[in-house]
Amino acid sequence: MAMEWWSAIIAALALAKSIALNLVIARVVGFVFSLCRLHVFVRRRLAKQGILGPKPSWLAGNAVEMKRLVASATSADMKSTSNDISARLLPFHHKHAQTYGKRFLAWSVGWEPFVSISEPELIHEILNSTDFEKSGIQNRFMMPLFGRGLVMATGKAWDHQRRLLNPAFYVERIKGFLPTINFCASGLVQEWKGLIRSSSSNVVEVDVHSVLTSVTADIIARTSFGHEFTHREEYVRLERELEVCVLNQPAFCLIPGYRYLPTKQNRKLWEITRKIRSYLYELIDARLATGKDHFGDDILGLLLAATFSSSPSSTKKVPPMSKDVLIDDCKTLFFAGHESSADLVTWSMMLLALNPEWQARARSEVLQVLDGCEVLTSEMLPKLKLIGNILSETLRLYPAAVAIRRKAVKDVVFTKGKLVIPKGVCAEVPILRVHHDPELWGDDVLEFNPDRFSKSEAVAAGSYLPFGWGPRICIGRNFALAEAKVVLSTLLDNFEWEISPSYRHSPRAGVTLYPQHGMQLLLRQLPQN
Ligand code: HEM
Repeated sequence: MAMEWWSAIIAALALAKSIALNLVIARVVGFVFSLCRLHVFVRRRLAKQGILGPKPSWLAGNAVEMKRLVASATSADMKSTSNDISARLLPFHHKHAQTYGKRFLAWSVGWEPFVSISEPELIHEILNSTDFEKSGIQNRFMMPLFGRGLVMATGKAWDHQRRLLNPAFYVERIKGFLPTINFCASGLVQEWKGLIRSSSSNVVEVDVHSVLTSVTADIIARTSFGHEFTHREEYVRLERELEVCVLNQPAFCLIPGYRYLPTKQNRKLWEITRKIRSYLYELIDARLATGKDHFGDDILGLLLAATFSSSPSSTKKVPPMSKDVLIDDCKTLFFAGHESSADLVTWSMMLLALNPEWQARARSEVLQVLDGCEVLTSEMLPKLKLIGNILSETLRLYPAAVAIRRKAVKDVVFTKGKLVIPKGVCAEVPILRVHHDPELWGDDVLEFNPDRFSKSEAVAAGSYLPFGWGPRICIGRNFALAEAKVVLSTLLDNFEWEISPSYRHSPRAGVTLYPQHGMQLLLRQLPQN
């Protein structure tokens, strides 16, 4: 009897094994088949419209070539401090645009085709269209940084979060953040003056990128979570650690389910994420425990009021968001809100160091606007026109996002240019190439010339996109520009600077465009200070 049971169990196991094996084989065959169909279908449909591109491999697409070209282009520093960085940072585009023109087809991986488009009119349409959504492997890669926060959200979830977050970035709100920005900028000035005092000469070398990244992290942490956030320094440290972890993820983290495996790196990622979330939960619970309708004047306070307040307000018309999404949005704002701002001030300091006549002009505007006052007020900011143009020109030459992508949720027919992007294909906007295109900006495209922004007609729609465009334009752009104006002007008011001989010009595109080996400048305190 027992023998019969055993043979029945063994037979059942053998059957289960063969079913499982057949299922796996069927899945693999199905995947290969749909991959082949996708390649043939997409390539044929786009070729009919004159859109061609380099030959992809079925599984890896053009990923191997992209990786190889970037590795080779960035393997050494640039020979001079030139602004000609497009071929270095987007070498794949540089190479293939020469053969295939301003629209070409390529594949991030075998199942993700994208059409790279550098024509302003089409870009304008893509970024304004609701038929394209954020998605794709880049997003999946960045997931641990942003969770389901605004940067990653799509469809109704995005619309809901955007409406709740928008009021935190109204101009009136940003004015309220100025004292915090001034406080952090003054702290930086004191720190650098201290360094100069303790040096034997009146000059010190500082890696301004690393310091500015800490300062902008401090500003966003204070404006988002308030001055009383006792874990601020630890929080900033953890977020930076999380970024390093995410950037070092292996390519196979994109395989569904990989993130749940207890690998060494995944466990580290889980641990950091758990700590970050616990700090935010603690902060939120402490605010909620006050039991009031007013939860503070910082960004978190506003979001809590919109979510939990019992008093009627305009944002009450928007349904509240869950605590988990709220936490993801806090993480998102912190992360999106400091790296690119630090890069902006860093690159503008470099450009002013390389162009001392512009530095002198900028300083003279700051002194004139300050007119003896110690700090900038909200009324002074619009008067800093040249500083505004310097920041715009910096963002043109060194945009934080070198390229952005959207995926077509259905076949998208363009009114201009007679183009149809098939459903599931991404449209990619190589912002850096558009910003460096002489056909759009003239022969002096690579020169630092802030005056090009003094004429209002200088910028044609779709040719200047440092903050993206359309409904998903950067929510923090006014905040970032106010912050950069204050920090840069405060530094101009106190120091003059030049490039240090130890600086190595090596721009690199990670999550943002940053100087790979830091930005070493020689700082000198101005005589009147
Ligand atoms: C110089 C500074 C900044 C630059 C150059 C910049 C650039 C950008 C760009 C290009 C996008 C669009 C991405 C896309 O379309 O795929 C974006 C989106 C976003 N940015 Fe910024 N950003 C800056 C500062 C900030 C700040 C200070 C914050 C917050 C405090 C912020 C929060 C966001 C968020 C939440 C989004 C997603 C918006 C959405 O999808 O609705 N950014 N940013």
